[in-house]
Amino acid sequence: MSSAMRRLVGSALKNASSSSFKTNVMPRRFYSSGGSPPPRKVVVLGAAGGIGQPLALLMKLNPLVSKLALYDIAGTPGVAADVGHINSRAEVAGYMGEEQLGTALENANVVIIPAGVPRKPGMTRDDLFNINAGIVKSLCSAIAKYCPEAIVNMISNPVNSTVPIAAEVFKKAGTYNEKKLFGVTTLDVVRAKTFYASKAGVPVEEVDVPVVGGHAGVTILPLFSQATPKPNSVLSEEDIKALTKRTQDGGTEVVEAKAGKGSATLSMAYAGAVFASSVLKGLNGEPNIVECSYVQSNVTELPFFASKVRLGEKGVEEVLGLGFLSEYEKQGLEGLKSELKSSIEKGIKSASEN
Ligand SMILES: NC(=O)C1=CN([C@@H]2O[C@H](COP(=O)(O)OP(=O)(O)OC[C@H]3O[C@@H](n4cnc5c(N)ncnc54)[C@H](O)[C@@H]3O)[C@@H](O)[C@H]2O)C=CC1
Ligand SMILES: O=C([O-])CC(=O)C(=O)O
Repeated sequence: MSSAMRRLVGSALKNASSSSFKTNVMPRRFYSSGGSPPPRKVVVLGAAGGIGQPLALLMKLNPLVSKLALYDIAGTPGVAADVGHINSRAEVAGYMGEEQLGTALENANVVIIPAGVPRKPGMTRDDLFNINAGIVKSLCSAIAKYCPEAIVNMISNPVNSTVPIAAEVFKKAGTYNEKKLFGVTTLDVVRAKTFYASKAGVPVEEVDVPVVGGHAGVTILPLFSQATPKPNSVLSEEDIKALTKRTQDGGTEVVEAKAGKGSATLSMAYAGAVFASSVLKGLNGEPNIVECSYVQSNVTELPFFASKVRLGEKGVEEVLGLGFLSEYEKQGLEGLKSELKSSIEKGIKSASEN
């Protein structure tokens, strides 16, 4: 890849993060170690999958990554050899099968988990629970053993339950740190920005829209009343309802369009790379890095909730509040709580059963 192409992708990632898109990447003088960002190892679990492969590509292009470990139950040597030929900073290694999982995870700073089965048309994310809960449990047990200090970005669905499952596994292992566990909801933000920009007639690269709640159906609550820049002419209530519905159904729109061949992979890889990049910036001490994420939270009475989060050197620096909500959004918030609560409880119960 030419350096021009790398610059293009790098600047797309830089410009795209949800709330921090206006924050420039730190100049090299920011880093005390002679101008280079510190070494950071990123691990992708499920790296040979539909999300894993393009995510591996995007992480290989990220100059904040010095080591990239690609793990899957099969197929990772090929992905690692392929991605590893790109002339960017990260050293790439592929790991395959359970016996190599420990080595893949050792010394990790950030572990990204897109391992598990995707939806087919007619399924809900919760229909993936049984199989993906088992996968997430075993991977999180290995994280607790081999890299208990790492930050974990959970992509595997149903995120509303897999994050509480991960928390329980870490609690049992005595390694739980609520500042280091994130459910990746960035794709909801990416979609909300895209749909809003098109309806409001504003430049998409300037748009900021928080999305709160969770990551399934009505639990996805975009706060268009807080969207910036403001539209040229005020959006009607019907417009806001349609934008909200499209954001909530964004995953299903892709599942149906793929007609049995899986769910969002490319946009998810992009969203996962944007979020991981922000986590790395936070770890490196860059100020004012804010992303929406599903984390342990006191914002509502629910123990896990997605909202804006300030990222820092220890992971979550501050879980930010909801800010102003329109009447419609207040109703949406009340309406999502029972489903989110039961998804959280289902995750906790399942983790405590084994
Ligand atoms: N959080 C979000 O916004 C989104 C989440 N997803 C979820 O991401 C997950 C992955 O989706 P795709 O990549 O499309 O699926 P995929 O089937 O293409 O890839 C999944 C990969 O996980 C691997 N895998 C299975 N068990 C594993 C284990 N024990 N250890 C390591 N790897 C394992 C498989 O071998 C496969 O390569 C699904 O659960 C999907 O619902 C998808 C889109 C958006
Ligand atoms: O809809 C799905 O199953 C995958 C997903 O989470 C998304 O695309 O938001």
